[in-house]
Amino acid sequence: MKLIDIKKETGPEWAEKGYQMPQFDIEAVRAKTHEQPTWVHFGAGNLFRAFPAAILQQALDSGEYDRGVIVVEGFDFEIIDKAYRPYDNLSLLVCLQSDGNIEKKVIASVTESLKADSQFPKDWARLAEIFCNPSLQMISFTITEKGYAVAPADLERGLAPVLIMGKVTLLLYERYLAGELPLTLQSMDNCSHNGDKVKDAVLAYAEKWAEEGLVPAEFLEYVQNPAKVTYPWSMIDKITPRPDAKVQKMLAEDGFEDNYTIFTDRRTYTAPFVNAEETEYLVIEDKYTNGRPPLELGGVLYVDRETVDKVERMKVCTCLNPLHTAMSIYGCILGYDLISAEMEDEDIRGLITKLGHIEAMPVVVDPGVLKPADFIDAVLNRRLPNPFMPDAPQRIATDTSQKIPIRFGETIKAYQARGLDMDALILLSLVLAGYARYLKGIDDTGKAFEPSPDPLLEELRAIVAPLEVKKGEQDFSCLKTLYSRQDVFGVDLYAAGLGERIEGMARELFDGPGAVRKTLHKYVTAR
Ligand SMILES: NC(=O)c1ccc[n+]([C@@H]2O[C@H](COP(=O)([O-])OP(=O)(O)OC[C@H]3O[C@@H](n4cnc5c(N)ncnc54)[C@H](O)[C@@H]3O)[C@@H](O)[C@H]2O)c1
Ligand SMILES: O=P(O)(O)OC[C@@H](O)[C@@H](O)[C@H](O)[C@H](O)CO
Repeated sequence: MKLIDIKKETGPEWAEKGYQMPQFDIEAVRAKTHEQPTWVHFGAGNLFRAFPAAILQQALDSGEYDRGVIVVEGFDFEIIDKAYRPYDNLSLLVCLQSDGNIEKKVIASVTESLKADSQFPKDWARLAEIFCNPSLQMISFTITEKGYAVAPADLERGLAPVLIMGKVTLLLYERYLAGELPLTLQSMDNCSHNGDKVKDAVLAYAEKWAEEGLVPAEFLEYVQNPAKVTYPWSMIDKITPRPDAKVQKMLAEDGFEDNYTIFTDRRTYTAPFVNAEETEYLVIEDKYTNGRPPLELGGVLYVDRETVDKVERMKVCTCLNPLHTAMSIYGCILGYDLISAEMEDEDIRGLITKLGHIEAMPVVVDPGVLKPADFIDAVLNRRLPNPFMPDAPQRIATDTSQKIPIRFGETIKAYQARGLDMDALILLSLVLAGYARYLKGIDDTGKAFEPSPDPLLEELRAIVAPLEVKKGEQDFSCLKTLYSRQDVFGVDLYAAGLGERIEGMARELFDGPGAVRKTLHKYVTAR
C-alpha cells in the first residue's frame, strides 16, 4: 500500500484497514487549481498537513468546492524533496483519538509543492505566475513565530531577500505590478495578533524598498490599503506532534509502505504521514479582499477581530499553551519524553492545573464562541492525558524564549492592569524560575540533556553558565541579567515585583540533584 496507488484503482485492503479515501476527482481539482489557484500556503510542516490541508479536504469531499491548495516552502527545502514530491503531494493523516480510536485519512487537497527561492528558478517563476493570477484569494502561513522576523541584513539585500517575509513581499510586488490585484495574507501561527506580525514584516520590506527607490511609493500604499491587502488574525488549535515511531510501526503493520520519518538538516521532523489529535479549532477574522475558500465547510469559525483576540488569548495566554510550556520545562528537567506520562505525575499535573485554574483563569476574557472553563477542562482531562498521542515536552520546548512573553507575560500584564495581587503568581514564578534551571541543561539526577533548539539558546545559556547544580553557597547574581530581559519575559519582572521571588525559587532549584522535584512538590502542594 503506497500513497500514489490511490490515484489508480486501489485494492480492498485500504478500506479493510480503515483508510479513508478522498471523495473527489483528484486530477480535476489539480487541473482547475493549476489554472485558477485560490490558496497558497507557506510552511510545509506537520500542522499544515494535519489541519489546514485536512479542512480543505472536507470542503472538497462535500462536493461544494473544487480548488486545492498549493504549498510553498521557503526555509527547509528538504521537506518538499523528501516528504511531498516523492508522494505526488499526497499524505496520510493519522488521528489519534483519546478513546483509542485511530482514524486514517489520505489527504489529497495539496495540488502542487514549490520551493520559494532564487536557487529554484522554475519554482519561483511558477510562484510569480500564481501571484499574478486574479483568481488568487489568500496566502496563509504556519512558519513558526521566528519565521516572521525581519533582519536588518535582509532589508539591505534589496529585491533579493533570503528570509521568507521578504520573499512574500517580493511576490506581492509581482501582484501589484499585475494590476494591484487584491489578496489576503492569513497567518495561522500561534503568535499573538498573528496578522499584525505578517503586516509589520511586509511593511518593513515595502518601506525600505520604497525608500531606496527599488519600488514605487504606490506599492507601499497598496500593501497598506485595506481594500486591497488584508492581514486578518486567527487562532489555531490542534496538537500535532512530530511523526512518531509507534505510529510508523502501526502503519508498517498495516502494510502501508510510506511510513518513513525524516529528520532534515534544518532540524524539521517530517514524514509522508502526520499524527495529530482529533480536537481542532480554527477561528479566523473574516476580512478578505478577494473572496476566500469556503473553509467553514471544514469547520472553520469566521468571526470578527475582537472575538479572535479573545479566543486566542484564552488559548495561547491561559488555557493551553502556558500549561504546555510549564510542563515542558519541568518535563525536560525531570526526564520525561511523553506529555501523557507527565499527566500521571501528581506534581506536574498539579502545577499546570493550579497554574491554569487559580492563577491564569482570573484574567481570562470569555470569548463567547468557546467557553474557557470547558476548554481548559478538556485540555487537562482529555487532551493532554491522551495516552495515544505521542507528544513530547522536547517539541513544545522548542523556541521557548519566543513564547514566554505571550504565554506568561500577558498574564502578568493583565494582573498589573487590573491592580491584582502579584503575590498570587506563585506557580507562574516557579515556571519562570524553572526556565533558568532548564537552560542549564542538567536534569534533576545531575545528568546533562540537550535543550531544544531556540534562536536565543546560546545567548541565554551563556548567562546561566556560571551556575552549578550543587548544594551550598554560590553567586546567583547572573540571574539578574536573565530575569531583566524584557524581550524574553515580555515585562520587566523586577518592576512587576516578581524578579526577587523568581530568583529565590531558582536558587532552590539549583540546590543539588533532586532539588527540582523537591521544590516543585513544595510549591505545588502549598498552593
Ligand atoms: N504542531 C502543533 O501542535 C501546532 C498547533 C497549533 C499551531 N501551531 C503553529 O504552527 C507552527 C508550525 O508547527 P508545525 O507542527 O507545522 O512545525 P514543523 O516543525 O512541522 O514545521 C515548521 C514549518 O515552519 C518553517 N520554518 C521554521 N523556521 C522558519 C523560518 N525561520 N522561516 C521560515 N519558515 C520557517 C519550516 O520550514 C516548516 O515549514 C508552530 O510554530 C505554531 O505556530 C502548531
Ligand atoms: O507550536 P509551538 O511551537 O508554537 O508551540 C508548541 C505547542 O504548545 C503547540 O504546538 C500546541 O501543540 C498547539 O498550540 C496546540 O494547538
